[in-house]
Amino acid sequence: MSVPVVIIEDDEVLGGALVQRLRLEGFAPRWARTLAEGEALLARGPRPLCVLCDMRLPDGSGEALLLRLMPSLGATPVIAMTAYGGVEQAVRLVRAGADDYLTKPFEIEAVLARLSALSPLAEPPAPAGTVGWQSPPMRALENDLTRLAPALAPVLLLGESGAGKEVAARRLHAMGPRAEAPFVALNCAAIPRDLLESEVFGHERGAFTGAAERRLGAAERAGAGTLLLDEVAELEPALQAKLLRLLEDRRFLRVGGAKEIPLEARVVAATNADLAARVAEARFRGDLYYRLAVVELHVPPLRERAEDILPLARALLAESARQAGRVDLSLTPEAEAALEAHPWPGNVRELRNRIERAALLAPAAALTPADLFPGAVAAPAPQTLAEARDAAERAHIQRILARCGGRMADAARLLGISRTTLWERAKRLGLSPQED
Ligand SMILES: Nc1ncnc2c1ncn2[C@@H]1O[C@H](COP(=O)(O)OP(=O)(O)OP(=O)(O)O)[C@@H](O)[C@H]1O
Repeated sequence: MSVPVVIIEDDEVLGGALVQRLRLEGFAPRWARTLAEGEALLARGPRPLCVLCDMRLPDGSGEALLLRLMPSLGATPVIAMTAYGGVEQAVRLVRAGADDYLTKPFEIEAVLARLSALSPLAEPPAPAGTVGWQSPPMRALENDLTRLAPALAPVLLLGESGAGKEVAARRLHAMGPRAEAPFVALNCAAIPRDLLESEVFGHERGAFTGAAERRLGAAERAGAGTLLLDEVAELEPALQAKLLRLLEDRRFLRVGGAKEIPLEARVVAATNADLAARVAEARFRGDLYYRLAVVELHVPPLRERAEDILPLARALLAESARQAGRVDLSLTPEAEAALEAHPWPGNVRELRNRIERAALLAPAAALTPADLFPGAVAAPAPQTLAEARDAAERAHIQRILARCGGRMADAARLLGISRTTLWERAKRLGLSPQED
């Protein structure tokens, strides 16, 4: 399956070369030449594996775009492409939330190395526990899920992006009789249209060009478990019709197949769109909506569940601290107040993102508001170029080490240096590298 990557770059030569090469490597590059185009691409979805963003574009600065989009980009990594000598800008960008940067001119191999380093970083599966579900609306949701867990009826989960719809679906799964069976989540917006049918239903060998082997789809892989159809509002009409048939008959055919296969899984759908309004506008089939929405549950946005913010923040910090190898991290009272005051447009995903970044980049163990909301405070005290370069290097090495679970040999390979050089560099920068 091709993974989408968004490129925001006005240079025709570099943009064209990136598109060509990424396509060859099996990605699905989507190219915007201006900030406005980039913003529109990202708003339309599907959510990309990564955003590659030039910093100087005809209609403004990529840095401003990143700062604006970061909350809604959630865990989607961003790689900034900066002009030669832009180290200070790179430091600012990493502080502001970019995951990495490339200084032009760079080799396309460097992009590919970054992409392969980023892939395992894809958002971890949502937990099925209920940390941060103490607020009244979340306790009500937990009650509803408990009552519904034994049933087979579809459930439609509504709520803003990042609010925890997948977490709720996993909770429903974990509490019911199908807990031991698979939980399979399919993001309907992230899969290219022409592949979606085979992703859901599977395909037989030779069903279409490229179908070299039989492949089971999500409906079959879910077995007697749960099939979560995320971002279900994005399904195109033809697939809406097929999904309706699946729910009505509880049987399906693999693409190119002749044998009917029974659907054993429970179907749960999730969307951040107003599905009823889409039905009214004739953009979503009414009959499918009523099938999916036998039970409709709302996952409230984080700003409506203020009691949950700190318990979530502490749990996410403990997890990020472990991953970053900085187990002494804590939140200052000012940081806690800032977390409680923030409106959280990107919901729990934004919280996770801010905490993960702070855990990697914060200079001291007690996190301050500036560590969590770098864009919101005055620019950091001026640094010399050498200090700026060291800070960027330190942050980058920490990130890569965290990604590699602290394994020096793997990190050195991704960084393109020898293990010894990495060891020495990490020591010089005040990190405490562990022997593999
Ligand atoms: N209670 C929680 N405890 C820990 N992490 C959580 C919790 N709720 C949400 N998250 C994290 O927040 C992120 C977003 O959650 P989730 O994917 O469930 O949201 P969503 O509403 O399905 O988002 P989208 O509509 O964008 O798919 C995930 O990284 C998830 O792990």
